[in-house]
Amino acid sequence: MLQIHDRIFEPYISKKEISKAVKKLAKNIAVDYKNETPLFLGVLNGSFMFCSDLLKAYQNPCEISFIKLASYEKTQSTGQVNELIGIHENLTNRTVIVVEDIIDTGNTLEKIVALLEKTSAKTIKIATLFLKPSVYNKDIKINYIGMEIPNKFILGYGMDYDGLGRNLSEVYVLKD
Ligand SMILES: O=P(O)(O)OC[C@H]1O[C@H](OP(=O)(O)OP(=O)(O)O)[C@H](O)[C@@H]1O
Ligand SMILES: Nc1nc2[nH]cnc2c(=O)[nH]1
Repeated sequence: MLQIHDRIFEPYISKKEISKAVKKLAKNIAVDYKNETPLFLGVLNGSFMFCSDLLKAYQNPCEISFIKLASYEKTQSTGQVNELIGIHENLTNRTVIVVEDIIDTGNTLEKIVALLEKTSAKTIKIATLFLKPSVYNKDIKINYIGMEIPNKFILGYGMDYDGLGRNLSEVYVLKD
């Protein structure tokens, strides 16, 4: 059990399970892009730990950059997504792989894809470590999924509850 602010969380996904999912994703992406140098675009803050492990497991040439949006306050989506750090790379003819720690409603993803569609990127692909399929309600195809999870609030491995918990190397779930 773990108390973060006013809430109790319990262990949910172990380091071992996370590592297995991350390595599998890296391998699958590497097979698909063995003849090019994709640009991984990490979505801050949540994806920093996943990006780091994904890129360490990715054995082929690649580049990395980050974008920062914000939509969550405490455990509820505010429904609004604000751009804090935009895209500054020249994406002309590049394959861009958006790297998310979690896709929930898809509001963040929708905003990022809309930004990328305004560039001259050749291909836009989406990789996420976690997906909540029962909540995700957008038409954007998610190309690489580490794990599907139920509609529960999780934290750790980059994900926070009101600023805390990102440094945990395992994933915890909010206790009912
Ligand atoms: O699919 P959605 O409902 O949009 O939720 C997913 C987003 O929520 C989290 O980010 P958050 O906005 O909390 O910012 P953070 O990465 O800085 O924690 C997460 O990292 C995703 O980017
Ligand atoms: N920490 C955290 N952030 C999220 N953003 C969207 N869903 C979640 C979640 O389950 N946990």
